[in-house]
Amino acid sequence: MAYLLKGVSILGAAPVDLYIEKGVISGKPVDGATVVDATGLIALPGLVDVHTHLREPGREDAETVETGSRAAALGGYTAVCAMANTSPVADTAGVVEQVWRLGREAGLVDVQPIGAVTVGLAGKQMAELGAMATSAANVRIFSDDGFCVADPKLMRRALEYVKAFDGVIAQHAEEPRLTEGAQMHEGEVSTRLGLTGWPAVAEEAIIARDVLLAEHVGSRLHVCHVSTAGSVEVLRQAKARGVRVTAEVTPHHLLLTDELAAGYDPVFKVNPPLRTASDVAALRQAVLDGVIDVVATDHAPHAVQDKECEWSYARPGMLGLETALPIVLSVFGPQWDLIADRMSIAPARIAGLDGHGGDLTQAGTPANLTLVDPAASWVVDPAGLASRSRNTPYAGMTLPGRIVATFLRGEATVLDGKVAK
Ligand SMILES: NC(=O)N[C@@H](CC(=O)O)C(=O)O
Ligand SMILES: [Zn+2]
Ligand SMILES: [Zn+2]
Repeated sequence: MAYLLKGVSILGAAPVDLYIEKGVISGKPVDGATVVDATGLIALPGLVDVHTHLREPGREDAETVETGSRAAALGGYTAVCAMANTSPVADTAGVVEQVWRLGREAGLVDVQPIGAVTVGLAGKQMAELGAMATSAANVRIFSDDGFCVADPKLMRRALEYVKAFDGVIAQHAEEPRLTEGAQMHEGEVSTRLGLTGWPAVAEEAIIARDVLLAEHVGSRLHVCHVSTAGSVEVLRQAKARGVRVTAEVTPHHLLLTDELAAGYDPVFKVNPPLRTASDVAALRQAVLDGVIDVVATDHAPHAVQDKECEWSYARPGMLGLETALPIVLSVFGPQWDLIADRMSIAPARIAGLDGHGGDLTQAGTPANLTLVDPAASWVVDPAGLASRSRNTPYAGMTLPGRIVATFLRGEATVLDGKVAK
């Protein structure tokens, strides 16, 4: 199907008529194109999430590739990288190909599987990284996310191994010996609440070690969900030295603080934990500076019984796909070039997803894009989300920015704010 996005503003520029045909941006008008009134709408390259938990296989009660894909498309995403902490773990060619195939069948976003670094995420033995890389899933990012690759020798070997095919190790930076029993950020609030703390240094120590390892080996390191001001400083120095390191921050770490734990509502329990207001300020500045390359959701759906229980028993993690862009918009305002870079262009580059994060002003660019109404606001209703889970920390909040439409290779996956297929 051909489309005419009438009066659309590409990244905030003057309105134009944008034609889409045969999966790409057309350089000229197309007869018979379906007209989408895009007056007042901003076109962004389709968002790319380098950190999504889709829970399939194994926890289809919390999310499936299909429901997660719907949430992603509604959030403006055209590609998501699916984390490996499924059950069974995505540590073989068979499992990553299964996830990849389920993504193709759902057909709403490109689902790019991430492979585990170690067998069963156990941190003992390297998984078959090569077999996953050469599989149909074409895995380039490897991560034990949920767990840290804590053994420095194993981390070194993994970094060396992926160098051959320009892969990247995405590290969940958490020194496990420093976070035993941890429930929230270690600081004033944890002391007041009597909850065991997760100190900032548990993250910073691993990032410092890993940038040195990546430098030594000359490989690519990606740091997941950076959450502290100290981590930003370690990354800033490493980047200044030319270390091949990239980093992500989540929308929730850009907005929320550890004070929210005071109500003991486990919807605010997450790894790494919500930190302090000064950490939030440093993370925002790092996104502006480019020390942090991308905003990634760490979309972590959890079933009701795993979240609506006592704080200490609740699983960590929160939903992100359907609220990421509105949160980023509320934090940074309409800085569309910044938003496009941190949420589409840079993540597509890190994940090696050609065809995503393209230049919408160029004829021939694959038509992976999303249309946002920056003037519309909406109230987050957990029951109204497409995710199978309900654990959003933004329930009841009024957020700016509505995703009106999303296109994947020229086909509408979302129209009028609803899934189009
Ligand atoms: N972020 C979380 O708190 N939880 C994630 C795992 C992770 O990202 O470490 C999950 O899989 O639920
Ligand atoms: Zn993690
Ligand atoms: Zn995660």
